[in-house]
Amino acid sequence: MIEAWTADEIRAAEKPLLDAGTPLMDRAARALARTALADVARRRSAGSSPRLRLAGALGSDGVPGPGRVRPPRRHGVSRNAAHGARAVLLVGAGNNGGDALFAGAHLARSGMRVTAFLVASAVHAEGLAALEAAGGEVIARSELRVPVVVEQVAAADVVLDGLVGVGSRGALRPPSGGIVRALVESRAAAEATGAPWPWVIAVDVPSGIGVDDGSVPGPVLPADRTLTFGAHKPGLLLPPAAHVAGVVEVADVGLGAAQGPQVPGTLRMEEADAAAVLRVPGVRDHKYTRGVVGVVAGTEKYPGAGVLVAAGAVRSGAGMVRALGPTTVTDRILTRHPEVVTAGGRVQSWVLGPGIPSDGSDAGQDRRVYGALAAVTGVLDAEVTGGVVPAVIDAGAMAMLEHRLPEIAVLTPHAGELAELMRGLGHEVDRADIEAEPVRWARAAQRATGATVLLKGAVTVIVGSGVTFAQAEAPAWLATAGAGDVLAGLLGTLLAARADDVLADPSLTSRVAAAAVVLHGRAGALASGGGPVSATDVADALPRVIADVLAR
Ligand SMILES: NC(=O)C1=CN([C@@H]2O[C@H](COP(=O)(O)OP(=O)(O)OC[C@H]3O[C@@H](n4cnc5c(N)ncnc54)[C@H](OP(=O)(O)O)[C@@H]3O)[C@@H](O)[C@H]2O)[C@@H](O)CC1
Ligand SMILES: [K+]
Repeated sequence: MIEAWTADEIRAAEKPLLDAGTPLMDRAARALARTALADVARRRSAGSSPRLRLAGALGSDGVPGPGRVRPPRRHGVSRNAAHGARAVLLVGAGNNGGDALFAGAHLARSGMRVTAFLVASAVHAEGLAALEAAGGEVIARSELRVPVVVEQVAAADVVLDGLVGVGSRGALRPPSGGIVRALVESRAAAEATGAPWPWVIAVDVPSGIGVDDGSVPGPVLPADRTLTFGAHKPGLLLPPAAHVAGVVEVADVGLGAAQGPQVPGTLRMEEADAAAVLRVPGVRDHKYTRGVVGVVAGTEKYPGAGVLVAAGAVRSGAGMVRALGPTTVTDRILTRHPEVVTAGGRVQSWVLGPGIPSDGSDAGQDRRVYGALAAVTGVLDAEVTGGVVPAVIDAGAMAMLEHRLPEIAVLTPHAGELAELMRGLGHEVDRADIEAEPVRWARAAQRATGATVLLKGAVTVIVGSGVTFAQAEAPAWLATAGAGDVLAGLLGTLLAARADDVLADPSLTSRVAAAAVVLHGRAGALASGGGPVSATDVADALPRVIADVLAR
Protein backbone atom coordinates (compact mmCIF):
# COMPACT_ATOMS: atom_id res chain seq x y z
CA MET A 1 0.00 0.00 0.00
CA ILE A 2 1.35 3.42 -0.86
CA GLU A 3 0.51 5.90 1.89
CA ALA A 4 0.67 9.59 1.07
CA TRP A 5 1.78 12.11 3.70
CA THR A 6 0.28 15.59 3.77
CA ALA A 7 2.47 18.68 3.93
CA ASP A 8 1.84 18.96 7.68
CA GLU A 9 2.66 15.29 8.21
CA ILE A 10 5.91 15.74 6.27
CA ARG A 11 6.84 18.76 8.35
CA ALA A 12 6.06 16.91 11.59
CA ALA A 13 8.22 13.99 10.47
CA GLU A 14 11.19 16.08 9.33
CA LYS A 15 11.27 18.40 12.34
CA PRO A 16 13.03 16.08 14.82
CA LEU A 17 15.47 15.04 12.12
CA LEU A 18 16.29 18.64 11.20
CA ASP A 19 16.58 19.52 14.90
CA ALA A 20 19.11 16.71 15.23
CA GLY A 21 21.11 18.07 12.29
CA THR A 22 20.20 15.34 9.78
CA PRO A 23 21.31 16.65 6.35
CA LEU A 24 17.96 16.18 4.62
CA MET A 25 18.53 18.82 1.96
CA ASP A 26 21.94 17.43 1.09
CA ARG A 27 20.41 13.98 0.62
CA ALA A 28 17.52 15.38 -1.42
CA ALA A 29 19.86 17.37 -3.68
CA ARG A 30 22.17 14.40 -4.27
CA ALA A 31 19.22 12.18 -5.18
CA LEU A 32 17.93 14.88 -7.50
CA ALA A 33 21.29 15.31 -9.24
CA ARG A 34 21.74 11.57 -9.60
CA THR A 35 18.30 11.27 -11.18
CA ALA A 36 18.94 14.18 -13.56
CA LEU A 37 22.32 12.79 -14.59
CA ALA A 38 20.89 9.33 -15.23
CA ASP A 39 17.95 10.71 -17.22
CA VAL A 40 20.13 12.94 -19.38
CA ALA A 41 22.66 10.16 -19.96
CA ARG A 42 19.91 7.77 -21.05
CA ARG A 43 18.46 10.44 -23.29
CA ARG A 44 21.79 11.02 -24.97
CA SER A 45 22.70 7.38 -25.40
CA ALA A 46 19.33 6.45 -26.89
CA GLY A 47 19.46 9.36 -29.35
CA SER A 48 15.73 9.96 -29.65
CA SER A 49 13.17 12.10 -27.87
CA PRO A 50 13.50 12.04 -24.10
CA ARG A 51 10.05 10.55 -23.65
CA LEU A 52 10.90 7.59 -25.87
CA ARG A 53 14.32 7.17 -24.36
CA LEU A 54 12.87 6.72 -20.93
CA ALA A 55 10.21 4.30 -22.11
CA GLY A 56 11.51 1.70 -19.67
CA ALA A 57 10.40 3.92 -16.81
CA LEU A 58 6.96 4.46 -18.25
CA GLY A 59 3.81 2.39 -18.28
CA SER A 60 3.21 -0.36 -20.81
CA ASP A 61 1.11 2.10 -22.79
CA GLY A 62 4.07 4.48 -22.99
CA VAL A 63 2.23 7.24 -21.16
CA PRO A 64 4.30 9.05 -18.52
CA GLY A 65 1.95 8.99 -15.60
CA PRO A 66 -0.45 9.63 -14.10
CA GLY A 67 1.28 8.79 -10.93
CA ARG A 68 3.23 5.73 -11.99
CA VAL A 69 5.23 4.77 -8.99
CA ARG A 70 8.75 3.38 -8.68
CA PRO A 71 10.43 2.02 -5.57
CA PRO A 72 12.49 4.31 -3.31
CA ARG A 73 16.04 5.10 -4.33
CA ARG A 74 19.07 5.67 -2.13
CA HIS A 75 20.85 8.99 -2.38
CA GLY A 76 24.28 9.47 -3.94
CA VAL A 77 25.70 11.12 -7.08
CA SER A 78 27.74 9.48 -9.80
CA ARG A 79 29.42 11.26 -12.70
CA ASN A 80 28.39 10.04 -16.13
CA ALA A 81 27.85 10.75 -19.78
CA ALA A 82 25.93 13.98 -19.22
CA HIS A 83 29.06 16.13 -19.72
CA GLY A 84 28.24 19.33 -21.61
CA ALA A 85 24.48 18.89 -21.32
CA ARG A 86 22.41 21.93 -20.36
CA ALA A 87 20.34 22.14 -17.21
CA VAL A 88 17.92 24.93 -16.28
CA LEU A 89 16.88 25.42 -12.67
CA LEU A 90 13.64 27.22 -11.80
CA VAL A 91 14.34 28.42 -8.27
CA GLY A 92 11.77 29.66 -5.75
CA ALA A 93 12.29 31.35 -2.40
CA GLY A 94 12.01 28.33 -0.13
CA ASN A 95 13.81 25.06 0.54
CA ASN A 96 12.37 23.59 -2.64
CA GLY A 97 14.50 26.12 -4.51
CA GLY A 98 17.38 25.21 -2.18
CA ASP A 99 17.15 21.59 -3.31
CA ALA A 100 17.31 22.70 -6.94
CA LEU A 101 20.34 24.96 -6.29
CA PHE A 102 22.37 22.30 -4.48
CA ALA A 103 21.44 19.72 -7.12
CA GLY A 104 22.50 22.23 -9.76
CA ALA A 105 25.88 22.56 -8.06
CA HIS A 106 26.37 18.78 -8.32
CA LEU A 107 25.34 18.87 -11.98
CA ALA A 108 27.77 21.73 -12.71
CA ARG A 109 30.59 19.80 -11.06
CA SER A 110 29.65 16.80 -13.22
CA GLY A 111 30.28 18.90 -16.31
CA MET A 112 26.80 20.17 -17.12
CA ARG A 113 26.18 23.79 -18.11
CA VAL A 114 23.75 24.99 -15.46
CA THR A 115 21.61 28.14 -15.52
CA ALA A 116 19.46 29.08 -12.53
CA PHE A 117 16.54 31.49 -12.88
CA LEU A 118 15.68 32.98 -9.49
CA VAL A 119 12.03 34.03 -9.12
CA ALA A 120 12.59 35.65 -5.71
CA SER A 121 15.03 38.32 -4.60
CA ALA A 122 16.06 36.16 -1.65
CA VAL A 123 16.63 32.46 -2.25
CA HIS A 124 18.37 29.73 -0.24
CA ALA A 125 21.73 31.44 0.44
CA GLU A 126 23.95 28.38 0.91
CA GLY A 127 22.42 26.71 -2.15
CA LEU A 128 23.09 29.81 -4.23
CA ALA A 129 26.68 30.02 -2.99
CA ALA A 130 27.23 26.34 -3.80
CA LEU A 131 25.93 26.75 -7.34
CA GLU A 132 28.07 29.84 -7.95
CA ALA A 133 31.15 28.11 -6.53
CA ALA A 134 30.54 25.19 -8.90
CA GLY A 135 30.46 27.55 -11.88
CA GLY A 136 26.71 27.71 -12.48
CA GLU A 137 25.19 30.77 -14.13
CA VAL A 138 22.67 32.70 -12.03
CA ILE A 139 19.98 35.04 -13.40
CA ALA A 140 18.67 37.18 -10.57
CA ARG A 141 15.03 38.11 -10.15
CA SER A 142 15.77 41.70 -11.22
CA GLU A 143 17.15 40.46 -14.56
CA LEU A 144 14.42 37.92 -15.19
CA ARG A 145 12.81 38.13 -18.66
CA VAL A 146 10.13 35.57 -19.52
CA PRO A 147 11.14 35.17 -23.22
CA VAL A 148 14.73 34.47 -22.12
CA VAL A 149 13.57 31.80 -19.68
CA VAL A 150 11.45 30.22 -22.41
CA GLU A 151 14.35 30.28 -24.88
CA GLN A 152 16.82 28.77 -22.39
CA VAL A 153 14.39 26.08 -21.31
CA ALA A 154 13.65 25.11 -24.91
CA ALA A 155 17.40 24.70 -25.52
CA ALA A 156 18.03 22.70 -22.34
CA ASP A 157 18.36 18.94 -21.86
CA VAL A 158 16.78 18.92 -18.43
CA VAL A 159 14.79 21.34 -16.25
CA LEU A 160 14.52 21.12 -12.48
CA ASP A 161 11.26 22.68 -11.31
CA GLY A 162 12.11 24.00 -7.84
CA LEU A 163 9.69 26.95 -7.67
CA VAL A 164 7.70 25.67 -4.73
CA GLY A 165 7.22 22.39 -2.88
CA VAL A 166 5.19 21.38 0.16
CA GLY A 167 5.09 25.04 1.23
CA SER A 168 2.81 25.84 -1.71
CA ARG A 169 -0.38 27.82 -1.18
CA GLY A 170 -2.84 28.34 -4.03
CA ALA A 171 -2.05 29.10 -7.66
CA LEU A 172 1.52 30.15 -8.52
CA ARG A 173 1.96 33.89 -7.98
CA PRO A 174 3.90 36.28 -10.23
CA PRO A 175 6.47 35.96 -11.56
CA SER A 176 6.37 32.13 -11.25
CA GLY A 177 2.83 31.90 -12.63
CA GLY A 178 3.65 33.93 -15.74
CA ILE A 179 6.84 31.99 -16.42
CA VAL A 180 5.11 28.63 -16.08
CA ARG A 181 2.21 29.73 -18.26
CA ALA A 182 4.68 30.77 -20.98
CA LEU A 183 6.56 27.48 -20.65
CA VAL A 184 3.33 25.45 -20.94
CA GLU A 185 2.54 27.34 -24.17
CA SER A 186 6.06 26.80 -25.50
CA ARG A 187 5.83 23.09 -24.70
CA ALA A 188 2.49 22.80 -26.53
CA ALA A 189 3.98 24.56 -29.56
CA ALA A 190 7.00 22.23 -29.49
CA GLU A 191 4.71 19.19 -29.29
CA ALA A 192 2.67 20.46 -32.25
CA THR A 193 5.74 20.99 -34.43
CA GLY A 194 7.86 18.09 -33.18
CA ALA A 195 10.51 20.51 -31.90
CA PRO A 196 12.68 19.24 -29.05
CA TRP A 197 11.65 19.93 -25.48
CA PRO A 198 13.66 19.19 -22.37
CA TRP A 199 13.03 16.47 -19.81
CA VAL A 200 11.29 18.09 -16.82
CA ILE A 201 11.95 16.86 -13.30
CA ALA A 202 9.66 18.22 -10.59
CA VAL A 203 11.48 18.75 -7.30
CA ASP A 204 9.31 17.06 -4.62
CA VAL A 205 6.08 18.04 -6.42
CA PRO A 206 5.21 19.85 -9.67
CA SER A 207 5.16 23.48 -8.52
CA GLY A 208 1.64 24.88 -8.16
CA ILE A 209 -0.34 21.68 -7.51
CA GLY A 210 -2.51 21.33 -4.42
CA VAL A 211 -0.08 19.19 -2.44
CA ASP A 212 -2.75 17.80 -0.11
CA ASP A 213 -5.82 17.65 -2.35
CA GLY A 214 -4.55 17.00 -5.89
CA SER A 215 -6.08 20.19 -7.26
CA VAL A 216 -4.50 22.24 -10.06
CA PRO A 217 -5.53 25.79 -9.14
CA GLY A 218 -3.40 27.53 -11.80
CA PRO A 219 -0.58 26.97 -14.29
CA VAL A 220 1.70 23.98 -13.66
CA LEU A 221 4.65 22.80 -15.74
CA PRO A 222 3.89 19.12 -16.44
CA ALA A 223 6.75 16.92 -15.26
CA ASP A 224 8.14 13.86 -16.98
CA ARG A 225 9.33 12.71 -13.60
CA THR A 226 8.68 13.80 -10.03
CA LEU A 227 11.35 12.96 -7.50
CA THR A 228 9.59 13.30 -4.19
CA PHE A 229 11.34 13.26 -0.84
CA GLY A 230 10.67 10.86 1.99
CA ALA A 231 7.13 9.83 1.09
CA HIS A 232 4.40 10.36 -1.48
CA LYS A 233 2.23 13.44 -1.18
CA PRO A 234 -1.55 13.12 -1.78
CA GLY A 235 -1.37 15.45 -4.79
CA LEU A 236 0.97 13.06 -6.58
CA LEU A 237 -1.64 10.29 -6.41
CA LEU A 238 -4.89 12.24 -6.80
CA PRO A 239 -6.32 13.62 -10.04
CA PRO A 240 -6.03 16.04 -11.70
CA ALA A 241 -2.56 16.85 -10.24
CA ALA A 242 -1.47 13.22 -10.71
CA HIS A 243 -1.73 13.80 -14.47
CA VAL A 244 1.07 16.41 -14.40
CA ALA A 245 3.44 14.48 -12.10
CA GLY A 246 4.80 12.05 -14.70
CA VAL A 247 6.63 9.03 -13.29
CA VAL A 248 6.69 9.45 -9.52
CA GLU A 249 9.70 8.21 -7.61
CA VAL A 250 10.38 8.47 -3.89
CA ALA A 251 13.90 9.43 -2.82
CA ASP A 252 14.67 7.89 0.54
CA VAL A 253 16.15 10.78 2.52
CA GLY A 254 15.76 8.99 5.84
CA LEU A 255 12.26 10.07 6.83
CA GLY A 256 11.37 6.40 7.18
CA ALA A 257 12.69 6.48 10.72
CA ALA A 258 10.19 9.22 11.53
CA GLN A 259 6.58 8.80 12.52
CA GLY A 260 4.26 8.83 9.49
CA PRO A 261 0.57 9.63 9.57
CA GLN A 262 -1.40 7.65 12.17
CA VAL A 263 -4.30 7.18 9.80
CA PRO A 264 -3.23 7.94 6.23
CA GLY A 265 -6.05 9.65 4.37
CA THR A 266 -4.81 9.03 0.83
CA LEU A 267 -3.71 5.61 -0.35
CA ARG A 268 -2.83 3.74 -3.50
CA MET A 269 -3.51 0.04 -3.35
CA GLU A 270 -0.89 -2.27 -4.84
CA GLU A 271 -1.27 -5.81 -6.16
CA ALA A 272 -0.39 -7.49 -2.88
CA ASP A 273 -3.08 -5.47 -1.09
CA ALA A 274 -5.62 -6.45 -3.74
CA ALA A 275 -4.63 -10.10 -3.27
CA ALA A 276 -5.26 -9.76 0.47
CA VAL A 277 -8.83 -8.60 -0.23
CA LEU A 278 -9.65 -11.64 -2.38
CA ARG A 279 -11.26 -14.57 -0.61
CA VAL A 280 -9.72 -17.77 -1.93
CA PRO A 281 -12.11 -20.73 -1.68
CA GLY A 282 -11.17 -23.62 0.60
CA VAL A 283 -12.19 -27.27 0.63
CA ARG A 284 -15.28 -26.59 2.75
CA ASP A 285 -16.61 -23.91 0.44
CA HIS A 286 -19.58 -24.38 -1.85
CA LYS A 287 -21.29 -21.98 -4.21
CA TYR A 288 -23.40 -20.35 -1.47
CA THR A 289 -20.53 -19.79 0.95
CA ARG A 290 -18.48 -18.29 -1.89
CA GLY A 291 -21.17 -15.71 -2.45
CA VAL A 292 -24.15 -15.19 -4.73
CA VAL A 293 -24.23 -12.00 -6.79
CA GLY A 294 -27.66 -10.64 -7.66
CA VAL A 295 -27.70 -8.65 -10.90
CA VAL A 296 -30.38 -6.24 -12.03
CA ALA A 297 -28.84 -4.85 -15.21
CA GLY A 298 -29.82 -4.52 -18.84
CA THR A 299 -33.08 -3.64 -20.58
CA GLU A 300 -34.53 -4.32 -23.98
CA LYS A 301 -32.81 -1.16 -25.17
CA TYR A 302 -29.42 -2.00 -23.58
CA PRO A 303 -29.30 -5.78 -23.13
CA GLY A 304 -25.50 -5.93 -23.50
CA ALA A 305 -24.97 -4.31 -20.10
CA GLY A 306 -26.61 -7.31 -18.43
CA VAL A 307 -24.33 -9.68 -20.35
CA LEU A 308 -21.21 -7.71 -19.41
CA VAL A 309 -22.09 -7.41 -15.71
CA ALA A 310 -22.67 -11.17 -15.67
CA ALA A 311 -19.33 -11.68 -17.46
CA GLY A 312 -17.49 -9.56 -14.88
CA ALA A 313 -19.14 -11.41 -12.00
CA VAL A 314 -18.75 -14.93 -13.41
CA ARG A 315 -15.16 -14.48 -14.61
CA SER A 316 -14.00 -13.09 -11.26
CA GLY A 317 -15.18 -16.17 -9.39
CA ALA A 318 -18.70 -15.66 -8.06
CA GLY A 319 -20.13 -18.73 -6.33
CA MET A 320 -23.26 -18.05 -8.34
CA VAL A 321 -24.77 -15.20 -10.33
CA ARG A 322 -28.52 -14.53 -10.28
CA ALA A 323 -29.59 -12.23 -13.10
CA LEU A 324 -33.07 -10.75 -12.92
CA GLY A 325 -34.76 -8.96 -15.78
CA PRO A 326 -36.91 -9.26 -18.90
CA THR A 327 -36.39 -12.42 -20.94
CA THR A 328 -34.81 -10.41 -23.76
CA VAL A 329 -31.97 -9.70 -21.32
CA THR A 330 -31.82 -12.97 -19.39
CA ASP A 331 -31.92 -15.07 -22.60
CA ARG A 332 -28.88 -13.23 -23.89
CA ILE A 333 -27.09 -13.64 -20.59
CA LEU A 334 -27.84 -17.38 -20.62
CA THR A 335 -26.59 -17.74 -24.19
CA ARG A 336 -23.21 -16.29 -23.17
CA HIS A 337 -23.12 -17.58 -19.59
CA PRO A 338 -25.24 -20.73 -19.10
CA GLU A 339 -24.01 -20.97 -15.48
CA VAL A 340 -26.09 -17.88 -14.55
CA VAL A 341 -29.39 -18.50 -12.70
CA THR A 342 -32.36 -16.34 -13.64
CA ALA A 343 -34.69 -17.23 -10.76
CA GLY A 344 -34.99 -15.04 -7.64
CA GLY A 345 -33.51 -16.03 -4.28
CA ARG A 346 -31.06 -14.89 -1.61
CA VAL A 347 -27.93 -13.02 -2.63
CA GLN A 348 -24.84 -11.78 -0.78
CA SER A 349 -24.46 -8.66 -2.95
CA TRP A 350 -26.40 -6.70 -5.54
CA VAL A 351 -25.25 -5.08 -8.77
CA LEU A 352 -27.92 -2.59 -9.75
CA GLY A 353 -28.42 -0.27 -12.67
CA PRO A 354 -26.05 -0.88 -15.63
CA GLY A 355 -28.01 -0.61 -18.87
CA ILE A 356 -31.12 0.67 -17.09
CA PRO A 357 -31.87 4.20 -18.32
CA SER A 358 -33.16 6.69 -15.77
CA ASP A 359 -36.19 7.54 -17.97
CA GLY A 360 -38.43 4.92 -16.37
CA SER A 361 -38.81 3.06 -19.70
CA ASP A 362 -38.49 -0.39 -18.11
CA ALA A 363 -40.93 -0.53 -15.21
CA GLY A 364 -40.01 -4.12 -14.38
CA GLN A 365 -36.30 -3.41 -13.97
CA ASP A 366 -37.05 -0.23 -12.02
CA ARG A 367 -39.24 -2.21 -9.63
CA ARG A 368 -36.48 -4.79 -9.11
CA VAL A 369 -33.92 -2.05 -8.45
CA TYR A 370 -36.20 -0.34 -5.92
CA GLY A 371 -36.75 -3.66 -4.16
CA ALA A 372 -33.04 -4.38 -3.95
CA LEU A 373 -32.27 -0.83 -2.79
CA ALA A 374 -34.80 -1.32 -0.02
CA ALA A 375 -32.78 -4.37 1.03
CA VAL A 376 -29.50 -2.47 0.93
CA THR A 377 -30.79 0.44 2.97
CA GLY A 378 -32.71 -1.84 5.34
CA VAL A 379 -35.98 0.12 4.97
CA LEU A 380 -37.91 -3.04 4.21
CA ASP A 381 -38.34 -6.01 6.48
CA ALA A 382 -35.53 -8.55 6.12
CA GLU A 383 -38.16 -11.27 5.65
CA VAL A 384 -39.26 -9.52 2.46
CA THR A 385 -35.85 -8.60 1.09
CA GLY A 386 -33.57 -11.36 2.32
CA GLY A 387 -31.62 -8.98 4.53
CA VAL A 388 -29.10 -6.16 4.21
CA VAL A 389 -26.27 -6.90 1.78
CA PRO A 390 -23.59 -4.78 0.12
CA ALA A 391 -24.35 -3.39 -3.31
CA VAL A 392 -22.91 -1.77 -6.41
CA ILE A 393 -25.19 1.04 -7.55
CA ASP A 394 -24.45 2.14 -11.09
CA ALA A 395 -25.94 4.12 -13.99
CA GLY A 396 -29.77 4.32 -13.85
CA ALA A 397 -29.96 3.01 -10.27
CA MET A 398 -28.19 6.17 -9.09
CA ALA A 399 -31.29 8.14 -10.10
CA MET A 400 -33.51 5.97 -7.88
CA LEU A 401 -32.00 6.72 -4.49
CA GLU A 402 -34.64 7.72 -1.97
CA HIS A 403 -32.85 7.07 1.30
CA ARG A 404 -29.45 7.70 2.80
CA LEU A 405 -27.19 4.79 1.94
CA PRO A 406 -24.91 2.75 4.17
CA GLU A 407 -21.16 2.62 3.51
CA ILE A 408 -21.60 -0.95 2.17
CA ALA A 409 -23.31 0.54 -0.89
CA VAL A 410 -20.86 1.59 -3.60
CA LEU A 411 -21.87 4.26 -6.10
CA THR A 412 -19.88 3.90 -9.32
CA PRO A 413 -20.39 7.06 -11.40
CA HIS A 414 -18.24 8.56 -14.11
CA ALA A 415 -17.87 12.36 -14.07
CA GLY A 416 -21.09 13.02 -16.00
CA GLU A 417 -23.15 10.74 -13.76
CA LEU A 418 -21.66 12.27 -10.61
CA ALA A 419 -22.63 15.73 -11.88
CA GLU A 420 -26.19 14.49 -12.39
CA LEU A 421 -26.25 12.94 -8.93
CA MET A 422 -24.95 16.13 -7.30
CA ARG A 423 -27.41 18.29 -9.24
CA GLY A 424 -30.15 16.06 -7.83
CA LEU A 425 -28.79 16.92 -4.39
CA GLY A 426 -28.96 20.65 -5.10
CA HIS A 427 -25.41 21.43 -6.30
CA GLU A 428 -25.00 23.48 -9.47
CA VAL A 429 -22.26 21.42 -11.14
CA ASP A 430 -21.59 20.04 -14.57
CA ARG A 431 -19.24 17.40 -15.90
CA ALA A 432 -16.37 19.88 -16.38
CA ASP A 433 -16.60 20.95 -12.72
CA ILE A 434 -16.32 17.31 -11.62
CA GLU A 435 -13.35 16.73 -13.94
CA ALA A 436 -11.59 19.82 -12.59
CA GLU A 437 -12.03 18.75 -8.94
CA PRO A 438 -12.88 15.04 -8.95
CA VAL A 439 -11.68 14.35 -5.42
CA ARG A 440 -13.59 17.25 -3.90
CA TRP A 441 -16.83 16.15 -5.56
CA ALA A 442 -16.38 12.45 -4.85
CA ARG A 443 -15.90 13.37 -1.18
CA ALA A 444 -18.96 15.62 -1.29
CA ALA A 445 -21.01 12.76 -2.76
CA GLN A 446 -19.75 10.38 -0.08
CA ARG A 447 -20.79 12.82 2.64
CA ALA A 448 -24.15 13.60 1.05
CA THR A 449 -25.22 9.99 0.34
CA GLY A 450 -23.39 8.01 3.03
CA ALA A 451 -22.30 5.52 0.35
CA THR A 452 -18.77 4.61 -0.67
CA VAL A 453 -18.11 6.51 -3.90
CA LEU A 454 -16.05 5.10 -6.76
CA LEU A 455 -15.52 7.85 -9.34
CA LYS A 456 -14.25 6.38 -12.59
CA GLY A 457 -11.56 8.15 -14.62
CA ALA A 458 -7.97 7.87 -15.85
CA VAL A 459 -7.21 7.90 -12.14
CA THR A 460 -10.17 6.30 -10.36
CA VAL A 461 -10.83 7.60 -6.86
CA ILE A 462 -12.62 5.57 -4.21
CA VAL A 463 -13.86 7.52 -1.21
CA GLY A 464 -14.94 5.84 2.00
CA SER A 465 -15.39 7.55 5.35
CA GLY A 466 -12.01 9.10 6.15
CA VAL A 467 -10.06 7.46 3.34
CA THR A 468 -9.46 8.03 -0.36
CA PHE A 469 -7.84 5.50 -2.69
CA ALA A 470 -6.43 6.74 -6.01
CA GLN A 471 -5.81 4.00 -8.57
CA ALA A 472 -4.03 4.56 -11.86
CA GLU A 473 -3.42 1.12 -13.34
CA ALA A 474 -5.94 1.31 -16.17
CA PRO A 475 -4.55 1.94 -19.67
CA ALA A 476 -6.25 4.73 -21.60
CA TRP A 477 -7.61 2.05 -23.99
CA LEU A 478 -9.91 0.93 -21.16
CA ALA A 479 -12.10 4.01 -21.67
CA THR A 480 -14.51 1.97 -23.79
CA ALA A 481 -18.23 1.13 -23.69
CA GLY A 482 -19.10 -1.66 -21.29
CA ALA A 483 -15.84 -1.62 -19.31
CA GLY A 484 -17.74 -0.09 -16.37
CA ASP A 485 -20.32 -2.89 -16.53
CA VAL A 486 -17.54 -5.47 -16.19
CA LEU A 487 -16.15 -3.54 -13.21
CA ALA A 488 -19.60 -3.50 -11.58
CA GLY A 489 -19.90 -7.28 -11.94
CA LEU A 490 -16.36 -7.86 -10.65
CA LEU A 491 -16.97 -5.62 -7.63
CA GLY A 492 -20.26 -7.44 -6.99
CA THR A 493 -18.34 -10.72 -6.80
CA LEU A 494 -15.67 -9.35 -4.42
CA LEU A 495 -18.37 -7.85 -2.16
CA ALA A 496 -20.39 -11.08 -2.15
CA ALA A 497 -17.29 -13.10 -1.20
CA ARG A 498 -16.52 -10.71 1.68
CA ALA A 499 -20.14 -9.85 2.56
CA ASP A 500 -19.92 -10.99 6.21
CA ASP A 501 -16.67 -9.05 6.74
CA VAL A 502 -18.03 -5.95 5.05
CA LEU A 503 -21.22 -6.05 7.12
CA ALA A 504 -19.16 -6.44 10.30
CA ASP A 505 -16.81 -3.62 9.31
CA PRO A 506 -18.33 -1.35 6.63
CA SER A 507 -15.07 0.59 6.34
CA LEU A 508 -13.72 -2.45 4.45
CA THR A 509 -15.98 -1.54 1.53
CA SER A 510 -13.64 1.09 0.05
CA ARG A 511 -10.79 -1.40 0.27
CA VAL A 512 -12.79 -4.05 -1.60
CA ALA A 513 -13.76 -1.45 -4.20
CA ALA A 514 -10.12 -0.40 -4.65
CA ALA A 515 -9.13 -4.05 -5.12
CA ALA A 516 -11.75 -4.39 -7.86
CA VAL A 517 -10.33 -1.32 -9.59
CA VAL A 518 -6.78 -2.74 -9.38
CA LEU A 519 -7.87 -6.07 -10.92
CA HIS A 520 -10.00 -4.35 -13.56
CA GLY A 521 -7.08 -2.09 -14.56
CA ARG A 522 -4.67 -5.03 -14.70
CA ALA A 523 -7.14 -7.03 -16.78
CA GLY A 524 -7.50 -4.05 -19.10
CA ALA A 525 -3.73 -3.79 -19.48
CA LEU A 526 -3.33 -7.52 -20.08
CA ALA A 527 -6.15 -7.65 -22.61
CA SER A 528 -4.94 -4.48 -24.32
CA GLY A 529 -1.26 -5.36 -24.62
CA GLY A 530 -0.79 -1.75 -25.75
CA GLY A 531 -3.65 -1.80 -28.28
CA PRO A 532 -7.44 -1.56 -28.38
CA VAL A 533 -9.48 -3.59 -25.92
CA SER A 534 -13.16 -4.53 -25.68
CA ALA A 535 -15.10 -4.90 -22.45
CA THR A 536 -15.54 -8.61 -23.20
CA ASP A 537 -11.74 -8.97 -23.52
CA VAL A 538 -11.37 -7.35 -20.08
CA ALA A 539 -13.79 -9.83 -18.50
CA ASP A 540 -12.01 -12.72 -20.22
CA ALA A 541 -8.65 -11.56 -18.79
CA LEU A 542 -9.91 -11.53 -15.19
CA PRO A 543 -9.23 -15.21 -14.27
CA ARG A 544 -5.60 -14.92 -15.43
CA VAL A 545 -5.08 -11.59 -13.61
CA ILE A 546 -6.58 -12.93 -10.39
CA ALA A 547 -4.40 -16.04 -10.59
CA ASP A 548 -1.29 -13.90 -11.21
CA VAL A 549 -2.09 -11.53 -8.35
CA LEU A 550 -2.63 -14.45 -5.96
CA ALA A 551 0.57 -16.19 -7.09
CA ARG A 552 2.81 -13.19 -6.30
N1 LIG B 1 10.60 16.86 3.87
C1 LIG B 1 11.79 16.47 3.45
O1 LIG B 1 12.17 15.34 3.65
C2 LIG B 1 12.64 17.40 2.74
C3 LIG B 1 12.16 18.64 2.25
N2 LIG B 1 12.92 19.42 1.50
C4 LIG B 1 12.37 20.47 0.65
O2 LIG B 1 11.77 21.48 1.37
C5 LIG B 1 10.60 21.87 0.67
C6 LIG B 1 9.73 22.67 1.55
O3 LIG B 1 10.43 23.86 1.76
P1 LIG B 1 9.74 25.15 2.40
O4 LIG B 1 9.10 24.77 3.65
O5 LIG B 1 10.77 26.18 2.48
O6 LIG B 1 8.62 25.51 1.37
P2 LIG B 1 8.64 25.66 -0.22
O7 LIG B 1 7.86 24.53 -0.79
O8 LIG B 1 9.98 25.87 -0.78
O9 LIG B 1 7.73 26.95 -0.48
C7 LIG B 1 7.82 28.07 0.35
C8 LIG B 1 8.07 29.28 -0.48
O10 LIG B 1 7.19 29.30 -1.59
C9 LIG B 1 6.43 30.49 -1.56
N3 LIG B 1 5.10 30.20 -2.06
C10 LIG B 1 4.09 29.54 -1.46
N4 LIG B 1 3.05 29.43 -2.26
C11 LIG B 1 3.39 30.06 -3.41
C12 LIG B 1 2.71 30.31 -4.63
N5 LIG B 1 1.46 29.86 -4.84
N6 LIG B 1 3.35 30.97 -5.60
C13 LIG B 1 4.61 31.42 -5.42
N7 LIG B 1 5.30 31.23 -4.28
C14 LIG B 1 4.70 30.54 -3.29
C15 LIG B 1 6.43 30.94 -0.14
O11 LIG B 1 6.25 32.32 -0.10
P3 LIG B 1 5.30 32.99 1.03
O12 LIG B 1 3.92 32.48 0.74
O13 LIG B 1 5.81 32.49 2.33
O14 LIG B 1 5.46 34.42 0.79
C16 LIG B 1 7.81 30.55 0.31
O15 LIG B 1 8.75 31.49 -0.10
C17 LIG B 1 10.05 20.56 0.20
O16 LIG B 1 9.08 20.67 -0.80
C18 LIG B 1 11.31 19.90 -0.29
O17 LIG B 1 11.60 20.32 -1.63
C19 LIG B 1 14.34 19.07 1.31
O18 LIG B 1 15.09 20.21 1.28
C20 LIG B 1 14.86 18.17 2.39
C21 LIG B 1 14.03 16.97 2.54
K1 LIG C 1 8.64 21.88 -7.16
